[in-house]
Amino acid sequence: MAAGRRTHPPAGPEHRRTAVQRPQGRCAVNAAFDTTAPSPSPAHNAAGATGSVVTARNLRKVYRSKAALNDTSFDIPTGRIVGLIGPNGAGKTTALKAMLGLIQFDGHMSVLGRDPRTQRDDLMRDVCFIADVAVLPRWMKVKDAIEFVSGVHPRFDRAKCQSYLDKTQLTPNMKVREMSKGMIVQLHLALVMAIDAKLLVLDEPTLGLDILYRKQFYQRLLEDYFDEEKTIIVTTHQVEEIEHILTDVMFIRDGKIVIDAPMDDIANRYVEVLVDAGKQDEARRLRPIDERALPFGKTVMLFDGIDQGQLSALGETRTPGLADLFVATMKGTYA
Ligand SMILES: Nc1ncnc2c1ncn2[C@@H]1O[C@H](COP(=O)(O)OP(=O)(O)OP(=O)(O)O)[C@@H](O)[C@H]1O
Repeated sequence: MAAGRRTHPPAGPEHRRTAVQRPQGRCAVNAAFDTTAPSPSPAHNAAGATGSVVTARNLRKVYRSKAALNDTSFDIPTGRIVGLIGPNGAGKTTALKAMLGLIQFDGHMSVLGRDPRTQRDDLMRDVCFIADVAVLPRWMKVKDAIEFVSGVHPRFDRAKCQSYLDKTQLTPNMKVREMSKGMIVQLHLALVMAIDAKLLVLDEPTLGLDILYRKQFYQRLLEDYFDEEKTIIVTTHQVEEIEHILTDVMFIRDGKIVIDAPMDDIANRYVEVLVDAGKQDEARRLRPIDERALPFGKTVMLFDGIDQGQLSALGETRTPGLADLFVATMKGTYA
């Protein structure tokens, strides 16, 4: 990474703070929330089970001998945009499938007050899900798809869907078989984002889309879709593209949540230092969680929970991007 790249990052702390201003408020407790959930352990997200859209305790899912979810616990409060981020095979999709009642698993799970294993049909009235693979019949025209969703979903807003489609090259008579891969995803996203759901679950929603549309998608998600009563859970490998819209981040590794924190806490807790030449040994004594060399004898070190004043004496400090934090946290994953 170039030395100066993060000095004025596109998704740096200032930008991030501006971007997350809207979602800061939290909803009042929904009467439907599950009051039987076990109380959260102190290690969990500060919001606890009260006001949580999702409460997960000791989730375990084993595929043959592989634990895709390994005693995983977390809370997702209302009115947040949560990034569930992890390397390939970490358990992201499995966690989402558990929330959506698409798989059986052990442990406690409450989503909008329902157990997804036994109350899936009821739950799906308030949840919208975009899978990583958009499957639409090849013969279907754009207008047929709109007609179909309008007929089956009472919370579908046709005008909103059209406004999303107006930003694409899709026309009413275009058939799915005539569309590029990215255009199919665009259609799928327009249909799903026009449904007024309390919880939107996005599993790699922009896979196959070009960067222009990806940026536009996340911006529209924030500006047009999101409000304080909605909650969005998103997985993606393109961390840099979503970090500015996230209010919270969860890193998952080997089926366990290893970081679960609001973005502001991340900015306060983790500090990257461009360590001055000659101060490396002093810096290493503060036990950085990651270190990488740069040209001209400089070194970047990443610290967790060390006093800012102490770090400033070692060199220029900055908030790490989520991607750098991710790489540092996940080191050794593929070893
Ligand atoms: N149906 C299945 N049968 C067997 N193993 C599975 C199945 N689904 C997932 N797994 C395994 O569970 C683990 C977690 O998979 P999961 O799809 O949840 O990961 P992920 O974090 O979503 O990965 P990616 O980023 O690659 O999509 C992996 O080791 C995977 O091989």
